[in-house]
This record gives sequence, C-alpha cells and structure tokens, in this order.
Amino acid sequence: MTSAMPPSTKSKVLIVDDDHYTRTLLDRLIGKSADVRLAADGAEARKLFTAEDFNLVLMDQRLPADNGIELLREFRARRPRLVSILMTGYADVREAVAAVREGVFDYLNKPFEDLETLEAVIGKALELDRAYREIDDLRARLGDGTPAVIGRSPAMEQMLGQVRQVAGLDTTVLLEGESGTGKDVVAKLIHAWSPRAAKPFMEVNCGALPESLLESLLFGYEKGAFTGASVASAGYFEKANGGNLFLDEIADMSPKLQSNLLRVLQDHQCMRIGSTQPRQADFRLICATNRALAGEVKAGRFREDLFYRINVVAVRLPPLRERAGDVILLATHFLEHFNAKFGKSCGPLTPAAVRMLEAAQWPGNVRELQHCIERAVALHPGGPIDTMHLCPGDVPPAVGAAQSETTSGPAAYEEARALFERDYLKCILDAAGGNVSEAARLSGIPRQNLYVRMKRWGVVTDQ
Ligand SMILES: Nc1ncnc2c1ncn2[C@@H]1O[C@H](COP(=O)(O)OP(=O)(O)OP(=O)(O)O)[C@@H](O)[C@H]1O
Repeated sequence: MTSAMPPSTKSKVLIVDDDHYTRTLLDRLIGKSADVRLAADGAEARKLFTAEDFNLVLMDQRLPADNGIELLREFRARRPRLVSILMTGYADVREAVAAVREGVFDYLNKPFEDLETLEAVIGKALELDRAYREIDDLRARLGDGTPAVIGRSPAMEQMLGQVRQVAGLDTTVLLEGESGTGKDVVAKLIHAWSPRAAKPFMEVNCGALPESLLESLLFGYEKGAFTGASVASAGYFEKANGGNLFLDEIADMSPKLQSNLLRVLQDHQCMRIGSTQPRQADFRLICATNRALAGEVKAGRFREDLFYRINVVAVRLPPLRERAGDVILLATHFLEHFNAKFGKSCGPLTPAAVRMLEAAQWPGNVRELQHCIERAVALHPGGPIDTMHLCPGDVPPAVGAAQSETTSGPAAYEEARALFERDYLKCILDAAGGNVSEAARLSGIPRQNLYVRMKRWGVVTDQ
C-alpha cells in the first residue's frame, strides 16, 4: 500500500470540513503519520492557516459560511505553491474539475469509497509539497551561482558526497554515466567547489570536433603554423591557466591526440602547433564518458596508460531510473524554470501526471525529462499539467507491459492492480467510443464513480 506520509518528517495537514464524521475519519487515517489540525468552518481555517505553515490542505467544497474553492483561492493568493485537495460531493464534480484547472492538486469525492486511493492521493500531494520545498532549500543553499544539481535520492547523495570530497583536491576526476545523467553540470559543480573556482573553466567535447580542430583548440598554434593561422592563438591547456579543463566524451579522442594528451599530463607542459617552445600547463583535468572507459581499453580503442592517468578518481553518475524520488523534484524544478523562461504559469502536476513521470524509464535520463517538461510548458496555455500534456512517446505507454517484461520480478499487488485499472479504463472507454455514460453501462460501474477513476488516471480530463 502506498504510504500517505513521508517516513521521516511529520507533515502538517489542515483538514477543513463541517462534517464531524469526515474530520474524524481523516484524522484517524493520517493523524498517526502527520501533524493534523482540524477546522469546522472557514473562520477557524483562516486562523489556523495564518498561524502555521501547512504542507497540505484538505478542503471541503461546501462550508457553512464559505465556499471551499474560494477559500483555497484565498489561501493560494497568500501561498502560491500551496498544495491542496478539494473534497466534494458528486453533484459538484464540474466545479471541482474547474478548481483543479486553477491549481488545486486533486479532488476527492465524498463519501470516500476507497481509503487506499485516498491515502495514495494524499501521499502524492505531500510528495509535490516536498519537491517544492526541497527546491527552495537547494536554491537557497546554491544562491551563489553554483550550478543547481538537483537530487536527494540515496544514489545522488552518495555521488554528490564523492564530488564534495574530490572537488577540493587537485586530482584528475573521471565522470562516468549514461547520456543525459548530468556529467556536464557535475563537472561545473566540481569547478565551483574547487580552490580553482576563481580561475577559468574550459570545456570541450572531444566527440564533436574533427581531430585537427580539436588539436588546435587544445594546443593552440603559432602564426603560420597551417593555412588560415593568421595570428597565434593559445590553446585550452594554456587558457585553463590555474583552473579546470573539462574534456567531455574523452573516449572519442583519436589515438594521436590521446598520446599527445598523455604527454601533457606527464610533463605539465604543452607546445603550440608550429612551435618548439614548451609552455606551462597548469590545469586540473576533469573527463567524462558515457561509455565504460575500461571496456574501450579492452577493445583497443583507448590507450591503457592514458586510462590509468585519467582514472584516478572515478565518479559514477546514476541513471535517472535508479534515483527513486528525484523525478518529481527535477520535474518541478524544470516546470518552474520553463514557466519563468516562457512567461507562463503551468502546473501543478496532477496526481496522474506524477504517477506517469515516476513510472517512466527515462532512457535519455535527466535531459529527456527536461525536454518533456519544456515541451509541456511550451505547448500548454497554462494550468495543471496532466498526462496528456506530457510526451507519451517518452513515457512507455504500457508501463504495465514494460514492467511485466522486466527481469526484476513481478510487480507489487497494488502496482499491478493500479496498472490493470488504468488499462481497463482505457479499454472500456475505447469500447464505448469515448462516451463515459456508455462506458459506465458496459462496465456496470456507476458513471460518477467511473468518471472519477478515469480522471485520476488521465484517461479523461474533463466532463
Ligand atoms: N541533477 C540535475 N539537476 C538539474 N539539472 C540537471 C541535472 N542533471 C542534468 N541536468 C540537466 O539535464 C541536461 C543534461 O545534462 P548534462 O548535459 O550535464 O548530461 P551529460 O551526462 O553531460 O550528457 P551527455 O553524455 O549526453 O553529454 C542539462 O540541461 C542539465 O542542466
């Protein structure tokens, strides 16, 4: 069963409902793992909301002297990133859907039929609140221009711990990881955290340039060294001058340049093309590769002696699929970034979107997730981001199928049941030609109930 609350810290949840039974039920359900405050009307809710910083507000739509949707609007005006859930009667679903479009995280129908779903939605809402807070926290800590490397998963914490240790040492660092895992940002972070931070950071992608161009870029040249060399130019080895030199995709370096680089690393000197005068080369080398360098050595494509020079401290960047918990953090970060960039206000992510992002495998890692959110923000006029705004091409359409094909064993019961429900709802809606009433008749599930389930899974988004 999905846990509704984070395991370590107690979240603060405000429950606003004039119905004593609902308040008691919710208090019992989440009160063990969360710090719950109860309000029976708008006045009490306002007082509590002013006094405390809540992670989540569960709001009844119909209150004695207030409208829950308007009260949430008032709260959001005071705290724009407030995560809230609206509790509504079946008759009010239309307004509840509109409230979700305005920024309410989700709505739940009363009376609650399925407590597990209720817990799951609360869990996702708290996850989103955590993502907002962690990003603020990270930004506050990195407010000095240090590149923002987002990630709180154990795999990222471990990697960042290694980076922190080696950044201050004058040693060569090899960053290994799949494409899009963040090798480039981590290289910049190493520079920012190193004693060489005030000196230049020079970077070049060894796979993107032909050999001769890469050679002249790294070594520099004297005037007349080759056709077109009308003035002398210093290379990156010289320009790095007390700073860090980042060689990306080092495995793509040609054998000739590999041996030239080895010489520079041995002698701490380099010579411009067309010159015999050795020049001081004072830089710390950071290399990156998305192919295992040891394998390249075995295959005879990379010099073994250079490999040992480079592989002093190797740091592995985990693929996104190994970073449980980071996907929503990154997605929220990118959502804010692209909202600011495009002058939009898209978001928050709906529960179905959160589930979809978390279930995806992300073979292109963080870059793929970034592009997915960029596309969603660019094409969306504003309001919550739902499954259909996220690129289905990047997210396996049949997450269930993908799951059952993996070798990691069978899915947990809850997961399998959820996947079945989503696939079944899609299937029944197709069979009914997209008509929810007909789908209700075919399935024997009451229409409102069916609609709520379909909405939860992003099978439909509006009534
Ligand atoms: N942890 C992270 N936090 C924030 N942004 C990230 C993070 N990791 C990667 N990114 C962003 O994702 C994109 C891809 O990252 P980056 O270019 O560093 O990957 P890479 O491993 O160097 O990829 P490649 O091997 O293809 O060069 C960049 O826009 C980067 O800013």
